[in-house]
Amino acid sequence: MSSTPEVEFRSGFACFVGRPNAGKSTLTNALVGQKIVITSSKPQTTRHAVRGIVHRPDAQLILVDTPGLHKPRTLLGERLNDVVKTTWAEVDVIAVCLPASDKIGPGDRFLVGEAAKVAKTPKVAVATKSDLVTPDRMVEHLAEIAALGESVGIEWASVVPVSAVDGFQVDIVADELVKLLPSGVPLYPDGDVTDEPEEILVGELIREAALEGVRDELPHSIAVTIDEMGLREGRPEDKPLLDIYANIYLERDSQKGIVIGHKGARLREVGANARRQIEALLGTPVYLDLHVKIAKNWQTDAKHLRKLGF
Ligand SMILES: Nc1nc2c(ncn2[C@@H]2O[C@H](COP(=O)(O)OP(=O)(O)OP(=O)(O)O)[C@@H](O)[C@H]2O)c(=O)[nH]1
Repeated sequence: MSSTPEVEFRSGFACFVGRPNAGKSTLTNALVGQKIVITSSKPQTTRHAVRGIVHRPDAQLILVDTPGLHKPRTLLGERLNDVVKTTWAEVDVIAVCLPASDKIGPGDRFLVGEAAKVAKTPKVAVATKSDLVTPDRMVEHLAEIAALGESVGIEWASVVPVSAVDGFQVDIVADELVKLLPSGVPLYPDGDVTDEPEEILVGELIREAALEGVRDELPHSIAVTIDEMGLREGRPEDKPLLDIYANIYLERDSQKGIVIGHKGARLREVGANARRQIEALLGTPVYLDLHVKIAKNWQTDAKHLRKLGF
């Protein structure tokens, strides 16, 4: 018999966990090869469990991007933590992201301790942002990761240094995760990169644009809703235009000025940036209508949270 042995196809779910800013969203995008999750230098940017889908000849790897787990201080914080825990219990492998550029701290220890409680799920440690450190620092970081695992009773299935920014070892991360998936058939059609509805992605791109350049507590106060989204009627087929009506919600009147800017200059810039990103994502020219509204203290108000989709 000279036939080559069939490679077993694997499919399943993995999630990245890590403290805010650990590089989870950037790594998700790098693995999927397309921007599907917004990233920013503000901690706690990610609020939805977005799935990215990695298609390979031997596997389909579905990535679930979760918010950073942290000690909750608001109702929003509690909801976010619930999302994280539910996700952990459902996936085939948990990948813990620990940025090499930072010392392992109490935040990481808390998180890894929580992950250890999901005992049955295999865990991979990913040493993110390798481009920011020297090889010596990376060696030290890897030793810290090993010690961290031991201290909470996690046996890492593997430990992989990666840089999502320059692409270093991104495919190795995929290999290590794929190894831990069950054998199975593809779960999504070829070519799909996410199952997140377009409206959610569009809302996230607007939120990302609005986050650009704002500081302090304001980032956490920004939420975006899409009121209406649809192709404008009566346009020639080769010149479609997608109308999008969206609201940016803030918690306080005093925040309005920051987001809108002098004579609306900043809001126009936010709109222009978001529109460019949306057009790149959807491949259609976009008319974007943006309004800024106040939902008083929405992070701690159950009714507002529901309305804003949490
Ligand atoms: N130099 C470098 N920077 C990175 C890398 N990965 C992520 N970053 C930066 O780190 C910041 C946070 O990255 P994110 O991917 O948004 O982090 P996250 O873990 O998803 O953050 P949350 O959404 O807050 O949980 C951004 O400014 C990224 O550009 C990397 O490999 N190298």
